Amino acid sequence: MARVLKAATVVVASASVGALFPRLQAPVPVVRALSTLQSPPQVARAVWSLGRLNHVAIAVPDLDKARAFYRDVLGAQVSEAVPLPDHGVSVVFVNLRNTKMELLHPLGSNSPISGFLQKNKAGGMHHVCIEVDNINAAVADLKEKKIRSLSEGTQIGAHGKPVIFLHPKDCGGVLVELEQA
Ligand SMILES: C[C@@H](C(=O)O)C(=O)SCCNC(=O)CCNC(=O)[C@H](O)C(C)(C)COP(=O)(O)OP(=O)(O)OC[C@H]1O[C@@H](n2cnc3c(N)ncnc32)[C@H](O)[C@@H]1OP(=O)(O)O
Repeated sequence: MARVLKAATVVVASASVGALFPRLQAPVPVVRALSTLQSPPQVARAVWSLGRLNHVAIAVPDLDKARAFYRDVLGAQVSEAVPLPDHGVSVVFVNLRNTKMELLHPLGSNSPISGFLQKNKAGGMHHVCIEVDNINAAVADLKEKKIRSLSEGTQIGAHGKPVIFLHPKDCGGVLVELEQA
């Protein structure tokens, strides 16, 4: 009888410990899974990473008309048109709460967006610009991954910071601009 009581006490005691410290009851595979999650990553750490969406750019056939649409119809805050001869475009910035839009129109005879507007006469989404924390590391890394850049190195973009464009054929059909945050 004394032996039966002692065994019952051990069972009750271990059940209470389990209730107080449920992790002590975790089966071995779960403990192993947790320790795997906590171990250091096996792949090399990236030396750069994507940040926020900086802007979405729209190529437009008529800059004044597009500016008036965003300002007067949609009620957005818009800039004056800014000529950027180094990029072959004139730009109107449309400020949104969480990002910007850029309305692009060709400037000069050799604009990089002329071909796009010839194919898309009504205009359309031209590129997305995503910030990166280390653009030089991004350029080197993407070159190694065989993603084509559209210039030898970075250029100074519309916001006075280094930028680089990646070929749309290597980015799922979307022209991607990376900008140093
Ligand atoms: C101020 C600055 C800033 O924000 O900081 C800016 O925005 S400057 C914004 C303007 N600057 C840039 O865009 C610089 C980078 N862009 C470029 O170098 C050029 O625009 C290219 C992307 C290479 C396209 O040049 P272009 O149209 O003359 O060449 P292409 O007709 O041979 O085009 C090659 C293929 O890419 C496609 N393609 C052309 N432009 C595209 C676009 N924006 N989005 C997606 N696909 C595009 C064409 O349809 C074609 O496909 P198929 O072969 O299937 O027909």
